[in-house]
Amino acid sequence: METRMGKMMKMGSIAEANGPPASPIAAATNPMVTPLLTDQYQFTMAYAYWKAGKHQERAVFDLFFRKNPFGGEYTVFCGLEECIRFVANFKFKEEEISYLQSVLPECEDGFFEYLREIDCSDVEVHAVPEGSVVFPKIPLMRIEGPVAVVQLLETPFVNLVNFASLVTTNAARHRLVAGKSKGLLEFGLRRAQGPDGAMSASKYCYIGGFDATSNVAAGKLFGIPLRGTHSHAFVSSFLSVNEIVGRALQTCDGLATCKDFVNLVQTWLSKLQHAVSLPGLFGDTNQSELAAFISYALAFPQNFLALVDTYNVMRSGVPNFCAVALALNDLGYKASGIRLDSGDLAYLSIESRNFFCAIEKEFDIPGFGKTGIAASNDLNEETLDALNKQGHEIDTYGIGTNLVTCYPQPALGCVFKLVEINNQPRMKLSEDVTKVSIPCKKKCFRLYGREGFPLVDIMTGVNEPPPKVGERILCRHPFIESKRAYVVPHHVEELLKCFWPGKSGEKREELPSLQDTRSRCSQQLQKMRLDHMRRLNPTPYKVSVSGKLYDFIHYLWLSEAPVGELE
Ligand SMILES: Nc1ncnc2c1ncn2[C@@H]1O[C@H](COP(=O)(O)OP(=O)(O)OP(=O)(O)O)[C@@H](O)[C@H]1O
Ligand SMILES: O=P(O)(O)OC[C@H]1O[C@H](OP(=O)(O)OP(=O)(O)O)[C@H](O)[C@@H]1O
Ligand SMILES: O=C(O)c1cccnc1
Ligand SMILES: [Mg+2]
Repeated sequence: METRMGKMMKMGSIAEANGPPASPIAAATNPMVTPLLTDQYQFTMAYAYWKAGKHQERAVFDLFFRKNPFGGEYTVFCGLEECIRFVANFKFKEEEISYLQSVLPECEDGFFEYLREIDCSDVEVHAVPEGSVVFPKIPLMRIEGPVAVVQLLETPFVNLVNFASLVTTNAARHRLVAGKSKGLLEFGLRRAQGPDGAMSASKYCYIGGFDATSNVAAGKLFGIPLRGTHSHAFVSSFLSVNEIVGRALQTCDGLATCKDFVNLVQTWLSKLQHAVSLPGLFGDTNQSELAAFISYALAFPQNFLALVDTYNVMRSGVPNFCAVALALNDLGYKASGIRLDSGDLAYLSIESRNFFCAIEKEFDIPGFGKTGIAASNDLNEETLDALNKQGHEIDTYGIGTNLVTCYPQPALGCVFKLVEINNQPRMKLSEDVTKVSIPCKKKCFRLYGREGFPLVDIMTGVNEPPPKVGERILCRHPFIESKRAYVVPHHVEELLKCFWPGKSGEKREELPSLQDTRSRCSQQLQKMRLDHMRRLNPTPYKVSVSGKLYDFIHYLWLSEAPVGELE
């Protein structure tokens, strides 16, 4: 008979055996995320720990990054849920053990027996909640447990956090420059780094502030809204309106039927050609394009949109779109809008808007001037910024390649460093001071100022008294002696929360829904002082350590660094 404990272990909630039940944790989204998805050296080290009888020693590792991406001064942390799903379900399958035996023939059988037994029931994971704004050097995750087990988690954890945080940050930066009122659609599936790159990008761009994706699989798996237009192939596949067989269209209220919608469109096109407010702007438009637009409208009368740049935007695409949109309007439908995918997007959007407004006025069609204008084609932060500076009439951006590949910076550079073993603080020294790790099992706090903005993040030893509201605390740069400041916080937020308690008995934080993580991200970004967020020369956010931790870092540094000998 299956025991209660057995059942709980299957649900990945071993840690709740003693505490209140928390909801079960699903398997990793990508089935390729298994205990073998790690670097070989994690296994060779695990074996050497085991051989030395050290494998059960209690180790604390920090996961952090050293520099914000994209030349900015902030990062959005993501990937936590996938890490927790991974630890909750961490167990070797027999076939995985067999494979390891085949590639590590020098390892004794006892080691594989040990691997068969392990799970993450004795591992503790504390982390900053997913979707939070974070800064260099601060541990995003603190992982504690038997050294051999935690070592095996290094590579998958870094992998799961790296791209997730990078692409969320990229999306957040695009949202910031586009502005709150613009629609942002993620179109990256075809250009992303493989299927996982694409699925992850769709999920994390949504968290970072995009409104929707074109990726249908991501829509289904994550519940992200789907959006899309049509392609040039659809437009160029039509030759003439004579191809259209079913020409009838019901009115929007369903009470009547227009028998020849094609004819209605052609009547409107001719009216537009003679409109006084559009003098000489266009002559004969491309009839194959018109056929494509009419066909799309017949298929989607409630949601008609058109890609208008296949032949000529202002002489064909926009007039053809307007003729179809006006015919739809006669039947009670409202067209969604156009997509521009080449040329000068600022200029073409303004010209298109002028065209729509002229029609609104001349034909007295309220709201026609506000018809949607979407733009795409190799957009990135810079082009959005340039468009803003020039002035434009774009309502929605479709962004693919540069967004999902994180073109300006392809990796975040997260690391996973040992900070304590058997209660002994450890640090990694480096000639390069930016690479020196901060030792000790630490707590981290965000201190807020009088105006409600975060002022500084501070790391302390776990046993130090936490910073208190209204109490002055010395915040020191971890390595540069002269950089320090007293802070009297108006609000103190502890950053690391318990997401996997192991055997500690601590309460486990629930994993939030995608929507909640997305809201958290937006709220966190809004809380930041604008000078940290600007694109050009942003102000670095201060990351500090307590006076006590500072002294300890420098004591340990001196005691670990060999004294040079000069001859
Ligand atoms: N007003 C603008 N200001 C700055 N950049 C723009 C503006 N309009 C378009 N762009 C960008 O300029 C680039 C134009 O690229 P490119 O010349 O390859 O495209 P195109 O010739 O317009 O179209 P196609 O993709 O059909 O070749 C794109 O990256 C686009 O996002
Ligand atoms: O440019 P991105 O930011 O990646 O956005 C997605 C692009 O994908 C589509 O066309 P595709 O690039 O396949 O063909 P095109 O170059 O002819 O537009 C679409 O028309 C966009 O241009
Ligand atoms: O729906 C679209 O317009 C779309 C989708 C993917 C790539 N480019 C455009
Ligand atoms: Mg393209």
